[in-house]
Amino acid sequence: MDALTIAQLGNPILRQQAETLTPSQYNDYAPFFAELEKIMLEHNGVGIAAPQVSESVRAFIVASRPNPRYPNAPMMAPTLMLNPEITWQSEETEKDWEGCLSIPGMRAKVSRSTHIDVRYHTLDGEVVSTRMEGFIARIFQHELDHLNGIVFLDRAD
Ligand SMILES: O=C(NO)N[C@@H](Cc1ccccc1)C(=O)O
Ligand SMILES: [Zn+2]
Repeated sequence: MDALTIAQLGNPILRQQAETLTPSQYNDYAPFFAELEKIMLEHNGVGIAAPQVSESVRAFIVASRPNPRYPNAPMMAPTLMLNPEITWQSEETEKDWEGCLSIPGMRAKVSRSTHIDVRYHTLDGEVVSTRMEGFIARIFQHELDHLNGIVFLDRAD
C-alpha cells in the first residue's frame, strides 16, 4: 500500500455516503486501518475517518489526547470504530471549536449533542455499545458526519 494522503475539501470523496463494511472485510482492511492511525498521528489528529484518505467505507478512529492542536483534549486509547452509529443523542447541545485535517487552517464553533449513546464493531467483530460525552462525543459526531458526506463547516454557526 503506498502512503496515504488526506483528501482536502473540494475532493468529491468527502461528499459521498460511505459504504458499510461486511465482517468478512474487517481483516482485509486491517493493514489499511494501521496506516489510517499512522497518518492521523502524523498530523496530530484526535480523530480521522476513512473517506478522508479516499477510502469510502464506514470506519473511523477516535483518539482524543492532549496535543499541540487540542491541549485540553481528554486522554483516551485510540479506538477504531467500524460501522459506527449513534443510537441516542441528548437534546442538550453545546458549541465548541472544531478543526478538520481535510480543511487545514480553519476552526469554527459547532453545536453538538453533549451526550450520545453509540454502537460500533471492533476489528475482531465485537459489538460495543457505550455512552460518550463532551469532547470525545464531539469527535465521534464529527467523524460520523464524514461517513455521510458532511464536514464541520456545514454545521458552523
Ligand atoms: O479531521 C479530523 N477528523 O475528521 N480530525 C479532527 C478531529 C476533531 C473533531 C472534532 C473536534 C476537534 C477535532 C482534528 O482536528 O484532529
Ligand atoms: Zn474531519
